[in-house]
Amino acid sequence: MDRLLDVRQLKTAQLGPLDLAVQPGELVQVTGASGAGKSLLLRALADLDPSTGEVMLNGEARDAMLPVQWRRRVAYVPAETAWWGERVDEHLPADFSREAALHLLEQVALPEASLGWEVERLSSGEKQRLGLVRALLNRPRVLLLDEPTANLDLENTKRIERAVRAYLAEEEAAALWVSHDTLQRQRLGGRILTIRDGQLEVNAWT
Ligand SMILES: Nc1ncnc2c1ncn2[C@@H]1O[C@H](COP(=O)(O)OP(=O)(O)OP(=O)(O)O)[C@@H](O)[C@H]1O
Repeated sequence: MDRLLDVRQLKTAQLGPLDLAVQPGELVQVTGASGAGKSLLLRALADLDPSTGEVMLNGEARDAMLPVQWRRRVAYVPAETAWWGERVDEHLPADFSREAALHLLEQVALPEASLGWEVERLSSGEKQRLGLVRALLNRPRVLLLDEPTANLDLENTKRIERAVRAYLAEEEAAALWVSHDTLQRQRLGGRILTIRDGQLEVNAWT
């Protein structure tokens, strides 16, 4: 069985140790009560918080890569994306393909002109949709999505679900997706990880 992401004995002060394997193209849901450790798991996988254990991407060890290289491949997308420059396009990867950007913008129902919008004017839902576009333009192998539709209406939520599914299929990438929404969980289906008190309690197919 192919493993895109292979995690053994991942441990931080509040999390684990836990083991996990994710296949290419797979969308794995992450659930658990508030404070269970879902964000901590995604942050540890993205190497945003220090952790011990072995994390491999396509057989390459995290420890053999610079954190910046790892984070481009294993990308954490928080619900509240951070923006620092003035215009949206200042936040996109330097070598981004305009064609790819337009394709993604269309999928999340934003106009081409949004690339030139001032960050200050963005609504929380626009930030969330543009945050996903920004992340996908880096072509990550693993997407770590922390409530990626928390600020969105149902129509736009479904657009994001379709855009992520299309990306995973096209790129044979994988996603871990944190959601509190029961209906969304039914729509997404697949494997569900349940975190409780920093431990992996359930790792099962729906
Ligand atoms: N840097 C830190 N130091 C100590 N404790 C922390 C730190 N960051 C988070 N925690 C605690 O670890 C626990 C898990 O936090 P985490 O953000 O992963 O929860 P979560 O499952 O994502 O919750 P929610 O669904 O509310 O977003 C919480 O009790 C939180 O207060």
